[in-house]
Amino acid sequence: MPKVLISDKMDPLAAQIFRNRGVEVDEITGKTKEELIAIIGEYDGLAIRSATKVTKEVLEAATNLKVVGRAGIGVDNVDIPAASAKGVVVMNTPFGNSITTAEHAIALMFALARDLPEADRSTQAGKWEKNRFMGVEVTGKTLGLIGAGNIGSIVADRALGLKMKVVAYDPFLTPERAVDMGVEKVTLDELLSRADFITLHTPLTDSTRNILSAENIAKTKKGVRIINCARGGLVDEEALKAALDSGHVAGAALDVFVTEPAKESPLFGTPGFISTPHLGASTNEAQVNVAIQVAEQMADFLISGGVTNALNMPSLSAEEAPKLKPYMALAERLGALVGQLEGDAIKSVAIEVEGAAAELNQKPITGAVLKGLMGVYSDTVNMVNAPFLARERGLDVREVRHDREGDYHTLIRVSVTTANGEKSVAGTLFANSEPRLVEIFGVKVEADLAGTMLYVVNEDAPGFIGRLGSKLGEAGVNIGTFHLGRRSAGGEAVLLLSLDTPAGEPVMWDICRLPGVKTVKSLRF
Ligand SMILES: NC(=O)c1ccc[n+]([C@@H]2O[C@H](COP(=O)([O-])OP(=O)(O)OC[C@H]3O[C@@H](n4cnc5c(N)ncnc54)[C@H](O)[C@@H]3O)[C@@H](O)[C@H]2O)c1
Ligand SMILES: O=C(O)[C@H](O)COP(=O)(O)O
Repeated sequence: MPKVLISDKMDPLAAQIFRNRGVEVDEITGKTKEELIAIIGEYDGLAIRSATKVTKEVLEAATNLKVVGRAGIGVDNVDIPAASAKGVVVMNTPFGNSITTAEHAIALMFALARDLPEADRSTQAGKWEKNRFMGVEVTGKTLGLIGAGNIGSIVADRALGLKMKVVAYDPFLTPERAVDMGVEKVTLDELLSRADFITLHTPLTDSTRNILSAENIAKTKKGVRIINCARGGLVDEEALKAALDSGHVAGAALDVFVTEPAKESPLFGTPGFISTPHLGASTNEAQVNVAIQVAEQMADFLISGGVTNALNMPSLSAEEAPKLKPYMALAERLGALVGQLEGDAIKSVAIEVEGAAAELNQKPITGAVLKGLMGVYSDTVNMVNAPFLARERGLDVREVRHDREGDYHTLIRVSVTTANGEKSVAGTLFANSEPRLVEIFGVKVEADLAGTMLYVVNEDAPGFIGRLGSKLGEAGVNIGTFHLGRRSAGGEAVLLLSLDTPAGEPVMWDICRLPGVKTVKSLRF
């Protein structure tokens, strides 16, 4: 039974779903890094929010870990490259808390417009300072949206409902989508100069870090109000403090900070500054949504191999998984075949699908080819780390989907380029389920790729097969199946033999020395 650790506070529904799905679950929150490292080896899955830091060190200790599930959106607390290298799937729940977070941004916008926290403090202190608090209306004002993805677009929708004008800066926002959203797509500079309120909704990346830097804050309209419910680090906190102190920025509301928990900050106590402790996703509704989603996704993966919302692996629905299974077996064997035959010489790989295979989700097929190919170098390769390892090796990977119908009802072709040119192998499924090699380096054969095999290329000549059989027989190696293909009578022939036991070094050398032999290679599937 797979075992999952829930290491951050999560709605109890998550644990209940895991148990109902046959997954053992422990809920242990508030552990230090060292404490987590001490126990993580026991678990197949780790369910987290933003508090648990899934670092390289934690992953190194996670000897059984297969999946990290983030009940929420941001995964900046997970070292994804390290997880990918270890073959651990990282998934999140990209939509479960978007409405809640958008509502928090709107709530903070109103709080800024009317200085609500300060008015509340003053009133409860018995001051009744009616003349001190003069707010601004949001109606007719311009909201500048930095990042127009899931949350940004909900914020835009709500702001339009409040009769605001919305301008958006997002390099990935298409003009058509901007029209659908009812926003005006602008450059960052234009947004900075026009917005009365600016709200940030991007991930923290190299291109967004300090997107509101001192220089960019200086380009904003005097009296602008800034809201950040996305990630700490998007706004330069010191520059913001200076701009609030000078009065250039009239107000700023941060839900997220560079360092969290933010127990102290130069911004604390600054007039016009409002803060919440990373509460963007904290509503009952959002927490129920993300808890249910993360537990269902992780249970699907651990139980049936279904992949949803993974950040380092292509999606594979529970319905697709059984259909793709024989194709992935075929793809992996073709990858393993070219990997074993061409190895380090491979510079690029193309994966082509045609017939019934072209109707399927191609990403898992590509992943399986790479798993087979990269598995030649390491025993720990899986679908998650294979593409990562291939990239690390500088392998160029190309996917091609053909509409044409070929000789087979379904076909996967794997072509590799080496310094000697391009070579390819191809396979099909017999009875829609049994993987068969049908072509190897231009020669037609029909072979099952399984167990221990011997690959021999020789000049086609009478008596060769007998001599080869004798050599193996003399060494006590039994032949299970025998497959022959040749370019032309008397031309180059390819033999693929399945062996009951591997042929040892001495017999391999004997075979190499047989007249007409060009290549001999032992293969393992
Ligand atoms: N405060 C919270 O509790 C809370 C809750 C949920 C999400 N978040 C955070 O909110 C952020 C947005 O979440 P989302 O679900 O909308 O993500 P999303 O991926 O749907 O949208 C992000 C948008 O940012 C855009 N973007 C990327 N680089 C950009 C750049 N350089 N300039 C401008 N735009 C850029 C992308 O094109 C995308 O449209 C994430 O960082 C997430 O972690 C915070
Ligand atoms: O990215 C997210 O989903 C938010 O930052 C929420 O984080 P939390 O689950 O720790 O509240």
